[in-house]
Amino acid sequence: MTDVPHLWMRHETRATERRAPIAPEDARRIVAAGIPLTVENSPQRVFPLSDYVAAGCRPAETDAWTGAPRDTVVIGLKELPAEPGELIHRHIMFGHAYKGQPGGARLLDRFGAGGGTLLDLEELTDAQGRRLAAFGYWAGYIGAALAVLHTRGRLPAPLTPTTKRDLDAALARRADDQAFRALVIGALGRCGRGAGDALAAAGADPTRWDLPETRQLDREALIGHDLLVNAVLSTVPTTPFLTPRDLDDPHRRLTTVCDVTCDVGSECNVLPIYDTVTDWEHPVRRLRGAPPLDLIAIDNLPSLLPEEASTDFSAALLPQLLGLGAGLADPASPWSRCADRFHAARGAAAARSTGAGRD
Ligand SMILES: NC(=O)c1ccc[n+]([C@@H]2O[C@H](COP(=O)([O-])OP(=O)(O)OC[C@H]3O[C@@H](n4cnc5c(N)ncnc54)[C@H](O)[C@@H]3O)[C@@H](O)[C@H]2O)c1
Repeated sequence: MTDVPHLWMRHETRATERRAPIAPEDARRIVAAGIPLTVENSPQRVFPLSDYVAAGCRPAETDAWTGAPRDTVVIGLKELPAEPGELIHRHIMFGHAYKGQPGGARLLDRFGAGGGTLLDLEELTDAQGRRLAAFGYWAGYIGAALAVLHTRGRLPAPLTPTTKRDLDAALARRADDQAFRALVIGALGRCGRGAGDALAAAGADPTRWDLPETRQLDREALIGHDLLVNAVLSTVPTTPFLTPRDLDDPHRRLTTVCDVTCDVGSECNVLPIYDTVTDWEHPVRRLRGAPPLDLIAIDNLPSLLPEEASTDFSAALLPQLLGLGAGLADPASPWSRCADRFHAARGAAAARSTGAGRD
């Protein structure tokens, strides 16, 4: 018989983060399976604490996880607060700590100092390496929707979280809306499918490209569209889809680019036409004047549809959470792969700092 861990869903530190990794209905299933689940009070979370309490969860104060028993598994989505410096628990979250991201080394050091473990949700994969829970579909949906609304001259700024119902109402084609040609690249992926569905909701029938269509890239065809949604997952350096020179091509029809991928600064970036992402406050940046070329590159898109994004993510994560106790004890499970990845990253970081001390 394996130990049943005590799960603890924490408040999200970032004030605009309204998503939750566990939705109330799934919390109910977790509790019914005999897994104790504590849920912190969190003023901005899209689901009220009372829904979790009604589902049988134990309520706790905001950030009380820091005082939880050492064997508690703390679950959240994004960054932890800066304190405590020593992390003693197992944390399920997106750590963004393994690819040299800013703050990544510090986070690993905090785990090293406290003896805790990062179980990174990005590393929670099946045996083929496919992510088991991801937010991609809704990222693509809202990204494409923003691009359409911008093209139609009715994108509000600053952006605020919304619901699919309200978004679809805004997307519905009006009598005076011009037709436009849209292209989704990475169309077969999670983000790409979401983008395709949003474009369909807007009354467009997008061109859909995935790996076969970009092998011999037809840039003329690409810039012959009015609107581009880039939704590829690129893990190796690839020939860019667009360069600054393409933006100056006199045949360019393209006026709106939504880069859902947001690989800015990475050597895998397929859209090296800009150097900083945009945000909710200023969602659009003009890259060229005549004809205009406007960029939307927001790296926290799913937070704009917090309820839909959380509900889908939670449903995908639920089976893994129900199997957490057994998974942590099974060296071949997704959870053990997450732990192995963490220990490898910690080992490499420790070796680097020892090496740095010697030089
Ligand atoms: N901006 C945001 O808020 C946000 C949110 C979630 C995900 N993302 C990012 O979006 C990207 C896509 O995520 P996903 O979950 O949809 O991935 P995914 O693996 O589900 O899909 C990626 C798709 O891209 C295709 N692809 C890869 N290289 C390509 C190429 N050179 N040409 C054409 N197609 C190519 C793949 O075949 C696949 O169909 C990732 O980089 C992810 O980090 C961004």
